[in-house]
Amino acid sequence: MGLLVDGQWVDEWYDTKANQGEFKRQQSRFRHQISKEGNDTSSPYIAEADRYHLYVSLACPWAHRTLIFRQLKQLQPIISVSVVQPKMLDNGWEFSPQSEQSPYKDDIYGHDYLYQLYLQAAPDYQGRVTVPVLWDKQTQTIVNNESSDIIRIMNSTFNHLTGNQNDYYPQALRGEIDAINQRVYDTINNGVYRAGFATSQSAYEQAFDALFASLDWLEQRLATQRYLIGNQITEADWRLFTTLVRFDAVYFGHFKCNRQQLLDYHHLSQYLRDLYQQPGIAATVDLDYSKLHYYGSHKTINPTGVIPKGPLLDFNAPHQRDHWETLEPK
Ligand SMILES: N[C@@H](CCC(=O)N[C@@H](CS)C(=O)NCC(=O)O)C(=O)O
Repeated sequence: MGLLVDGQWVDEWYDTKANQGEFKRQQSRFRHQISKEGNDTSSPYIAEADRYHLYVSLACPWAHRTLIFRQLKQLQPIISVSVVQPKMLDNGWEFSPQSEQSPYKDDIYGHDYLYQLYLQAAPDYQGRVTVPVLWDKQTQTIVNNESSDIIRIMNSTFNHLTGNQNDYYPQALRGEIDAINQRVYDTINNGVYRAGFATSQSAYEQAFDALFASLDWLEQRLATQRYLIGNQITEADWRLFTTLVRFDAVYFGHFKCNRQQLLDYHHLSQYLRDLYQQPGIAATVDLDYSKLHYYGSHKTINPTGVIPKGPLLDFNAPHQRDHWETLEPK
């Protein structure tokens, strides 16, 4: 695990000393938009088939969002994908290009490490080398490495090419979605990392308390409606989903988020299964790969690298939340 400093890879764990043991996530640097052709010329990146490529890890909840939107918006034939190998060790995210059959190859350049792609895009790049990356094969650079932007791009920009008009960020619900996203990001999506990467007791406990206060709040909310915003699935649900689906297998043990399992929340666990069972979603979830990544990469947290076998989870069990469909929206 490391970062780029002056064009060189430096092997270094997160620096939490400057923040009283608290983990601070760095800002994403590449934040370009993609525009529909002839529609908006403010961006040099135009929505075209076979032009963009996604680099992801199947363990990463942020990258997972982009895989979900690629699926939901039927972008598989339009945006290609490369997956890094599960463990992130001294050289950061790596590919294993050794064999033709390797599922973890950089299909565009055959790089060994993801940091080589960042250097290709910006030789002066400083900082951590993260997934997801949305890459432009035409201008050979990074369009965007911020998952919250990438899913919005996917939500609307390619509709004329796919014919898929599903909108997970509808105009009328944006205020509510943004408000939920903010709390879910701070205390749940990033909250599990703030608990797991904390290097002081107080930073850990603060993150832990805020995390479970938010899960309790969502449990109540989901007692009276099927999804976070009424009866319609929105971006807010998918952003929450990628943390919930890893909770019992990874965050409960590895990140010490162990007041209770997600399974112990009646509504939240059914809601999780409801989302998991939406068409195409199960294929985006790989918990074995995720466990291998977290338990196998973070040597400061799990020095032996031993991967736990459990828990046994069945996201295909009935969720009993369809009945909301017959009720009036709130
Ligand atoms: N803001 C970014 C965060 C992405 C991120 O932090 N990804 C993690 C994996 S879950 C990563 O690549 N970490 C590498 C590192 O920190 O060195 C986004 O949402 O796209």
